[in-house]
Amino acid sequence: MNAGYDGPMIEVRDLCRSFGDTQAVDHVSFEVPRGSVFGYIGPNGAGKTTSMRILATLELPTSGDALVEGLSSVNDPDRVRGRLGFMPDSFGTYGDTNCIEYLDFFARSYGLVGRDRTRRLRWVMEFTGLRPLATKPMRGLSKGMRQRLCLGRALIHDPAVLVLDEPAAGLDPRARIELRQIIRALAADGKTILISSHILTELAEMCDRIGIIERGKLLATGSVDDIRRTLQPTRELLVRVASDDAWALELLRSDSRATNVRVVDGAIRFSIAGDEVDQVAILHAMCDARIEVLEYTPQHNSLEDVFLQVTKGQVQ
Ligand SMILES: Nc1ncnc2c1ncn2[C@@H]1O[C@H](COP(=O)(O)OP(=O)(O)OP(=O)(O)O)[C@@H](O)[C@H]1O
Repeated sequence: MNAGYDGPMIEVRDLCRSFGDTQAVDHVSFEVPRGSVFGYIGPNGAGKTTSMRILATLELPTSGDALVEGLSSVNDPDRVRGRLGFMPDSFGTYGDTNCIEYLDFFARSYGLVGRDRTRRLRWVMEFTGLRPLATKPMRGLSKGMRQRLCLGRALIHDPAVLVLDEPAAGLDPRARIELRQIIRALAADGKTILISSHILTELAEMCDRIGIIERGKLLATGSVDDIRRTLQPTRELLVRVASDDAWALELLRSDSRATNVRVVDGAIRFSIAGDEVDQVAILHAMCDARIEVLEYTPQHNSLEDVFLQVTKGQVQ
């Protein structure tokens, strides 16, 4: 712990990195508070890996900085490494090495000795569910188990911050759910987590906030709901009534709060610019008029729609 530090655990400050003419990371800034999960979402080539590698001290920025617990990954890389665990999107396997040997190697590299090392190894094997596979050679591991081993490696020195580059890629649905549970358990334990994916739906449920990046630029940050609200300033509502909907249609069309009143697939749809108070007031008005309302539901953009609205599908 960085004594007395109470700022964000991850701070990316006006970060830029170019490779020749390619601006891989273009003035990106965001913060991640302690104990929270930030999802970094973007298509191929968006700049996720490059920014994560800079945070993990494996790459230098062209300008700007990336800080872990207030320490600069550019000026203070050794102290940053002690506080950060990095899970790359691909990692080398050492065919005959077994899981416990692999983790023990990294534990020693981080300077863990004696009982501390044994205790830590035991905890990581238990937490990642790798204990039954302790002596299995790495070449025999399934994709899901390899991902767990790689996460175990990132956790071995008990870092406060985890940077996970596409950990869910290639996992089956069960392994994805288990990964989500692992990530939430780590956050509940106070770890701060930056996790990337191409797919918003994959991360939405496990992240407190997300950032959408494309062509090196951060296009939107906030909770999924915040971003959805920004993109969809009017509310869309769906109404189903038990009897003839002519009366409901007439009532809604005469209500100045409701616009774009129409029938779609047998249900009435309309928009309101106001908030929940207007939404409730319109429902009251229908009930007062003795309209038998069977269903009254706000319609949200799907997460795919949100992602498509923010990004433009450009690659570099
Ligand atoms: N070492 C490098 N040399 C040249 N160009 C690079 C290098 N590393 C990354 N790039 C380029 O920088 C851009 C961003 O790449 P990056 O790997 O950070 O994106 P990403 O969002 O992680 O993509 P993916 O999801 O495909 O892994 C791409 O155009 C990539 O080709």
